[in-house]
Amino acid sequence: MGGLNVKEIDKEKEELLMGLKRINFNYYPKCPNPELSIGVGRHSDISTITVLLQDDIGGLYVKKHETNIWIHIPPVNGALVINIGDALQIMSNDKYKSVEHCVIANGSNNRISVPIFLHPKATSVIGPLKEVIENGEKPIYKQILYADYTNIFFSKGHDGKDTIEFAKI
Ligand SMILES: O=C(O)CCC(=O)C(=O)O
Ligand SMILES: [Fe+2]
Repeated sequence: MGGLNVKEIDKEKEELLMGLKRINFNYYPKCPNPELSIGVGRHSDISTITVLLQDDIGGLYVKKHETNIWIHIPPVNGALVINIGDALQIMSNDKYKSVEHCVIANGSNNRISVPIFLHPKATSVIGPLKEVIENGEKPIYKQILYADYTNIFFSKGHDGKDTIEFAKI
Protein backbone atom coordinates (compact mmCIF):
# COMPACT_ATOMS: atom_id res chain seq x y z
CA MET A 1 0.00 0.00 0.00
CA GLY A 2 3.07 2.25 0.18
CA GLY A 3 2.60 3.05 -3.50
CA LEU A 4 -0.80 4.50 -2.59
CA ASN A 5 0.66 6.82 0.05
CA VAL A 6 -0.95 4.65 2.77
CA LYS A 7 1.51 4.59 5.65
CA GLU A 8 -0.36 2.32 8.03
CA ILE A 9 -3.11 -0.29 7.77
CA ASP A 10 -5.11 0.33 10.92
CA LYS A 11 -8.33 -1.48 11.90
CA GLU A 12 -10.49 0.90 9.86
CA LYS A 13 -8.37 0.50 6.73
CA GLU A 14 -8.26 -3.27 7.19
CA GLU A 15 -12.08 -3.37 7.29
CA LEU A 16 -12.28 -1.24 4.19
CA LEU A 17 -9.80 -3.40 2.28
CA MET A 18 -10.80 -6.83 3.49
CA GLY A 19 -13.63 -6.63 6.00
CA LEU A 20 -15.36 -9.49 4.21
CA LYS A 21 -13.76 -12.73 3.03
CA ARG A 22 -15.59 -15.13 0.76
CA ILE A 23 -14.38 -18.48 -0.49
CA ASN A 24 -15.85 -20.18 -3.56
CA PHE A 25 -15.42 -23.73 -4.75
CA ASN A 26 -15.65 -23.87 -8.54
CA TYR A 27 -16.21 -27.19 -10.27
CA TYR A 28 -16.00 -27.33 -14.06
CA PRO A 29 -17.13 -30.73 -15.34
CA LYS A 30 -15.38 -31.92 -18.48
CA CYS A 31 -17.29 -30.72 -21.47
CA PRO A 32 -17.92 -32.78 -24.62
CA ASN A 33 -17.98 -29.63 -26.80
CA PRO A 34 -15.64 -27.11 -25.16
CA GLU A 35 -15.64 -24.92 -28.28
CA LEU A 36 -19.41 -24.45 -27.85
CA SER A 37 -19.30 -23.53 -24.17
CA ILE A 38 -17.67 -21.21 -21.66
CA GLY A 39 -16.20 -22.10 -18.26
CA VAL A 40 -16.54 -18.61 -16.81
CA GLY A 41 -17.18 -15.59 -19.02
CA ARG A 42 -14.91 -12.54 -19.22
CA HIS A 43 -15.04 -10.52 -15.99
CA SER A 44 -12.95 -8.80 -13.37
CA ASP A 45 -13.49 -9.71 -9.73
CA ILE A 46 -15.19 -7.08 -7.60
CA SER A 47 -12.89 -7.85 -4.67
CA THR A 48 -9.94 -5.87 -3.40
CA ILE A 49 -7.72 -8.84 -4.19
CA THR A 50 -8.43 -12.48 -5.00
CA VAL A 51 -6.18 -15.34 -3.97
CA LEU A 52 -6.82 -18.29 -6.29
CA LEU A 53 -5.79 -21.91 -5.99
CA GLN A 54 -6.22 -23.90 -9.18
CA ASP A 55 -5.63 -27.59 -9.81
CA ASP A 56 -3.30 -28.91 -12.53
CA ILE A 57 -5.77 -28.82 -15.46
CA GLY A 58 -5.41 -25.21 -16.64
CA GLY A 59 -7.86 -23.06 -18.55
CA LEU A 60 -7.57 -19.70 -16.76
CA TYR A 61 -6.76 -16.81 -19.12
CA VAL A 62 -6.06 -13.16 -18.27
CA LYS A 63 -6.33 -10.28 -20.70
CA LYS A 64 -3.24 -8.16 -21.13
CA HIS A 65 -4.19 -4.63 -20.14
CA GLU A 66 -5.39 -2.42 -23.01
CA THR A 67 -4.85 -5.14 -25.62
CA ASN A 68 -6.91 -8.00 -26.94
CA ILE A 69 -4.22 -10.49 -26.01
CA TRP A 70 -5.27 -13.34 -23.72
CA ILE A 71 -2.55 -15.09 -21.73
CA HIS A 72 -2.93 -18.58 -20.31
CA ILE A 73 -2.02 -18.80 -16.62
CA PRO A 74 -0.49 -22.28 -16.38
CA PRO A 75 -0.98 -24.10 -13.10
CA VAL A 76 2.23 -24.17 -11.05
CA ASN A 77 2.35 -26.75 -8.30
CA GLY A 78 2.07 -25.03 -4.90
CA ALA A 79 1.54 -21.56 -6.39
CA LEU A 80 -1.38 -19.21 -5.88
CA VAL A 81 -2.68 -16.69 -8.42
CA ILE A 82 -3.20 -13.20 -6.98
CA ASN A 83 -5.66 -11.00 -8.89
CA ILE A 84 -6.38 -7.34 -8.36
CA GLY A 85 -10.12 -6.65 -8.20
CA ASP A 86 -12.32 -3.66 -8.98
CA ALA A 87 -12.46 -2.43 -5.36
CA LEU A 88 -8.68 -1.87 -5.37
CA GLN A 89 -8.85 -0.20 -8.79
CA ILE A 90 -11.46 2.21 -7.39
CA MET A 91 -9.65 2.84 -4.08
CA SER A 92 -6.32 3.37 -5.86
CA ASN A 93 -7.96 5.76 -8.37
CA ASP A 94 -6.69 3.57 -11.25
CA LYS A 95 -3.10 3.18 -9.96
CA TYR A 96 -3.81 -0.54 -9.77
CA LYS A 97 -6.03 -2.06 -12.47
CA SER A 98 -8.29 -5.04 -11.95
CA VAL A 99 -7.53 -7.91 -14.30
CA GLU A 100 -10.05 -9.20 -16.82
CA HIS A 101 -10.07 -12.99 -16.92
CA CYS A 102 -12.08 -16.00 -18.05
CA VAL A 103 -11.99 -19.78 -17.90
CA ILE A 104 -12.15 -22.03 -20.97
CA ALA A 105 -13.99 -25.33 -20.68
CA ASN A 106 -11.93 -28.51 -20.94
CA GLY A 107 -12.85 -31.41 -23.24
CA SER A 108 -11.12 -34.21 -21.36
CA ASN A 109 -10.81 -33.33 -17.66
CA ASN A 110 -12.87 -31.99 -14.77
CA ARG A 111 -11.36 -28.91 -13.17
CA ILE A 112 -11.54 -27.41 -9.69
CA SER A 113 -10.50 -23.96 -8.50
CA VAL A 114 -10.81 -22.26 -5.13
CA PRO A 115 -10.76 -18.46 -5.10
CA ILE A 116 -10.66 -16.51 -1.84
CA PHE A 117 -12.10 -13.04 -2.35
CA LEU A 118 -11.00 -10.29 0.04
CA HIS A 119 -13.69 -7.60 -0.12
CA PRO A 120 -14.71 -4.39 1.59
CA LYS A 121 -17.68 -4.97 3.90
CA ALA A 122 -21.12 -4.59 2.29
CA THR A 123 -21.73 -1.53 4.50
CA SER A 124 -18.44 0.14 3.53
CA VAL A 125 -18.50 3.17 1.31
CA ILE A 126 -15.66 2.91 -1.18
CA GLY A 127 -14.04 5.46 -3.46
CA PRO A 128 -10.53 6.76 -4.13
CA LEU A 129 -8.63 6.70 -0.81
CA LYS A 130 -8.03 10.08 0.79
CA GLU A 131 -4.28 9.32 0.84
CA VAL A 132 -4.36 8.85 -2.95
CA ILE A 133 -6.12 12.09 -3.79
CA GLU A 134 -4.78 14.36 -1.04
CA ASN A 135 -2.02 15.56 -3.38
CA GLY A 136 -4.65 17.13 -5.63
CA GLU A 137 -5.21 14.17 -7.95
CA LYS A 138 -8.64 14.25 -9.60
CA PRO A 139 -10.88 11.42 -8.40
CA ILE A 140 -12.06 9.16 -11.23
CA TYR A 141 -14.63 7.33 -9.09
CA LYS A 142 -17.45 8.45 -6.82
CA GLN A 143 -18.03 7.21 -3.28
CA ILE A 144 -20.37 4.23 -3.49
CA LEU A 145 -21.82 1.74 -1.07
CA TYR A 146 -20.05 -1.55 -1.66
CA ALA A 147 -23.38 -3.44 -1.38
CA ASP A 148 -24.67 -1.43 -4.34
CA TYR A 149 -21.57 -2.28 -6.36
CA THR A 150 -22.00 -5.98 -5.55
CA ASN A 151 -25.69 -5.87 -6.52
CA ILE A 152 -24.88 -4.37 -9.92
CA PHE A 153 -22.28 -7.07 -10.58
CA PHE A 154 -24.62 -9.93 -9.68
CA SER A 155 -27.66 -8.47 -11.47
CA LYS A 156 -26.22 -9.08 -14.93
CA GLY A 157 -24.13 -11.52 -16.91
CA HIS A 158 -20.34 -11.29 -17.09
CA ASP A 159 -19.28 -8.79 -19.73
CA GLY A 160 -15.66 -7.85 -19.23
CA LYS A 161 -14.97 -4.89 -16.97
CA ASP A 162 -18.32 -3.17 -17.42
CA THR A 163 -19.32 -3.00 -13.71
CA ILE A 164 -16.62 -0.46 -12.87
CA GLU A 165 -18.21 2.02 -15.29
CA PHE A 166 -21.06 2.44 -12.76
CA ALA A 167 -18.60 3.76 -10.19
CA LYS A 168 -17.10 6.43 -12.46
CA ILE A 169 -17.87 10.11 -11.87
O1 LIG B 1 -11.58 -20.94 -12.01
C1 LIG B 1 -10.76 -20.03 -12.10
O2 LIG B 1 -9.57 -20.21 -12.34
C2 LIG B 1 -11.22 -18.59 -11.96
C3 LIG B 1 -12.59 -18.46 -11.39
C4 LIG B 1 -13.03 -17.03 -11.32
O3 LIG B 1 -12.62 -16.21 -12.09
C5 LIG B 1 -13.95 -16.60 -10.25
O4 LIG B 1 -14.48 -17.45 -9.51
O5 LIG B 1 -14.16 -15.38 -10.13
FE1 LIG C 1 -12.87 -14.23 -11.31
